[in-house]
Amino acid sequence: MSALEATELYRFFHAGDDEVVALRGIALILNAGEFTALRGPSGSGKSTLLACLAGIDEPDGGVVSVLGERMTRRPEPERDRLRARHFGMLMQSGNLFDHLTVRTNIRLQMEISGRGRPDEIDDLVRSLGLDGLADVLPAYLSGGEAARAGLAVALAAKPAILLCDEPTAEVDAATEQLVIDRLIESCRSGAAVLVVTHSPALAARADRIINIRDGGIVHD
Ligand SMILES: Nc1ncnc2c1ncn2[C@@H]1O[C@H](COP(=O)(O)OP(=O)(O)OP(=O)(O)O)[C@@H](O)[C@H]1O
Repeated sequence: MSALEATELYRFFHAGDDEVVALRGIALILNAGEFTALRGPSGSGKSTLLACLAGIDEPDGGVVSVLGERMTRRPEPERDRLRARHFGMLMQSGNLFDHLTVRTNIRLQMEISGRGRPDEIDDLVRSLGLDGLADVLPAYLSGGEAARAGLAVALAAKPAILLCDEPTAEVDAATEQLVIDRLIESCRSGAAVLVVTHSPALAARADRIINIRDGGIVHD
């Protein structure tokens, strides 16, 4: 079953007279239960694609539909509501509120989405190798720990669609396997998972690998 469908996505950015075509006609279907790795060189459009799929950014052309509902070209509050209901997101930054502990960040996500229970937080945090860090503020976390805490927030509401930008950057090999196992567990529970990654270990365990270059898919 398709969880997300994108048709012919285009996104242009302008800097003075220069135009950057960040996405040039990307069509994509993400299926429930499928673990997809998204690869591409720096500047190829990976983060822009994630932002457009999640309705954080609006594509200049094309349509994104989420579980049969159109996300594109709807007022921002409606897109926010769709995202809160269906998506878990790990972006490159800005995943945690700095003035809230990891536990409170996770609990807030549960409250916003109306799913997940506070008594699940300790297990979730442990499953990502963050034992003993539930009650600290983000400032006390290393880069890799902060990314995993952000992933805990993304996973908290058991989203139908999970989009992650480099979830295993800055971690050792053992922790990387822990994160990959947790992503696969989410897939096996029915989530459609799309992960931007440069990690061969992660790509090796994906059901599907999509390569993009210059804003277009070169291999799927
Ligand atoms: N807000 C913006 N304004 C202008 N140009 C932008 C903006 N966001 C992205 N771009 C440009 O769009 C292109 C795609 O950028 P994007 O960040 O999506 O690539 P990426 O593959 O995620 O790169 P990286 O791996 O380095 O994060 C790049 O040329 C980038 O400079």
